[in-house]
Amino acid sequence: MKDPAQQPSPHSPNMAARFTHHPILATLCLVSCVPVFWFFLQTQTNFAKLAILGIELWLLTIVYRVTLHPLAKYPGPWYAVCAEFYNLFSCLCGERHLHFKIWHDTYGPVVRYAPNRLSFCTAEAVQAIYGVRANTQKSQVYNGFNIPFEASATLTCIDRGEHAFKRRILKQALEPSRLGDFENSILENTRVLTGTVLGGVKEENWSHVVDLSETIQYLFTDMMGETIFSKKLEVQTSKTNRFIPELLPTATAGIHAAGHVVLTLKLQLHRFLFPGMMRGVFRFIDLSRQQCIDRIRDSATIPHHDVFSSLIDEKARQERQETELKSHKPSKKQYSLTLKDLTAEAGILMVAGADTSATCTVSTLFYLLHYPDMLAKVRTELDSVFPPDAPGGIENITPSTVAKCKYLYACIDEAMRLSPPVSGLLPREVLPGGITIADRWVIPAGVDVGVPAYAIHRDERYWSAPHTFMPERWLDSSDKTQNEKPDSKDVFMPFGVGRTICVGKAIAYQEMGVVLARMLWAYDFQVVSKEARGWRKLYWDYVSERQEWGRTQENEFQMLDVFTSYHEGPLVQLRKRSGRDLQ
Ligand code: HEM
Repeated sequence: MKDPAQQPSPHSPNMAARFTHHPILATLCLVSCVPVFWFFLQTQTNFAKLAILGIELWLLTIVYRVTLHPLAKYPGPWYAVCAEFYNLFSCLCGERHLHFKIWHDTYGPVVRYAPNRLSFCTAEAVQAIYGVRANTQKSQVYNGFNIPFEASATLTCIDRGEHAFKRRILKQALEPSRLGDFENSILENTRVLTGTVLGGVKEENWSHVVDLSETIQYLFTDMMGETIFSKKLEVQTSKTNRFIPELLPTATAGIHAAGHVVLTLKLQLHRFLFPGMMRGVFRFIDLSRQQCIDRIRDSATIPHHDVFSSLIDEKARQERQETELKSHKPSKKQYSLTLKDLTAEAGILMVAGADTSATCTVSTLFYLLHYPDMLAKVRTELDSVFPPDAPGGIENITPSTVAKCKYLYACIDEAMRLSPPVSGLLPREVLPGGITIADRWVIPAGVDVGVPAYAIHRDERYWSAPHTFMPERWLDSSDKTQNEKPDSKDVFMPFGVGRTICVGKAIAYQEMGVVLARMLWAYDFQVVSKEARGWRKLYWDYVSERQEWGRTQENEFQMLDVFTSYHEGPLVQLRKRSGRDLQ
């Protein structure tokens, strides 16, 4: 990557100065108007005249973006700078996290990746853009989620006041002191995995082939259903609700992409442009709404400890307050919690909670299976904390006991560094007054900015051996064996940063810890090689044939960036480890 000091400060003080930087393009632009104007006069039909005007306007817009636009001086690929199309393509094709990495390697710490959007890959930018006091708000891109749901959830809420109101409710529901409430759902669903789904795995021989992505995704969908609205979705054992995890990646990628052209959504064009995908999205929204209605109806009989109980309590409190204060004017702005808000919250929480935790769990398993030395260390730790011959066997592994496994948690963090489940860029809109990054980049209001997690997690200015799986870097210095250069952990951002940092972080660590500890303690794994897989191809068998950066490394967990992540495999066979009591 280019040294930031070498990159010219691109903020131009005024329009005239910017104009002089692109005299040839600007002159071409003006000259191009002449023949177009001539054609315009010659053309007879109004339709043709309109088309010519449209084309000219489009050309002028492109030239403006490349020459006079306030971001014209920032480097970036020309095809992405001219129009939003490439950005859309990038969101839909799943390579977006790799694009950011390649662009930052090519252009330096700031890249203009769309006409009005900048990506920064520096530690200063993390704080300036996402920090608690940053003069930014979530970008209009999040409307891609809000428009189909007709309401916003905490994760997608743009207005800062409303976001703070919604976040406060979820924080109460998921705060560390309430984690005990979720223990049962974590343990019960993990028992279904080891007792039923993998029940046939024996000590004597290798099992049938298991796709870890699919298996773990089903498990976390079940866990989230219970955690959010005490609903047993039974995705692990029945096909009825499997469409939920199956349609999430396409739906999320689609609505994320559509968020970059919000006008398409406002004009309801998405229904015609992506009919198949939108059918899936609306099916998912209907399901979320039904879950909410059922949950509200059954609230008297459901024990009061899922995430929805906090939302329902707040809704009831608001309704009470509304009746009491009918004649009074509210002193400050009130935010409501309607059925649409609850539906959006339910739907987005499924994506936010299930998809992300599943990705991280599978990637941790992937890296451990490809780094045998680290796998041996985790096993040694697990066997010392949970001796195989201790009475209770696998049942000794619980959310509170697994917290002792420091090395296991270091592996989880390291997997999230190499393969962050939200690997692209979380866009923020600069508010009036602008922001200044590193005393050097002055960004005006209205521009979308962000830091791409995958790119900064693999930046050699911040990490030693950035592409190597090295859990030791997360341990106290006394435990470090290989890592010498200190890593800059302040750019580690798999859960986001600042005001909008993930509220589910604590429960996510708890769930992932238990699932990984139980699986690694109970089973041996054998990765099914590409050759042995025969007809069964994973998608990265295809992409690796294209020999692109990031797709060729043997030991890299391959993901498609769909805002969250889509992945397949690894395909493995399992065998029960000797002397393990799984009952
Ligand atoms: C390994 C697991 C997880 C990862 C990597 C992760 C990642 C993230 C990231 C990057 C954000 C910031 C999004 C943004 O700013 O646009 C976020 C926000 C959020 N996450 Fe998570 N998440 C995980 C698990 C969970 C779980 C289990 C839940 C719920 C139970 C959850 C609920 C949320 C919510 C509600 C927000 C919005 C916070 C806000 O805007 O104030 N997440 N998460």
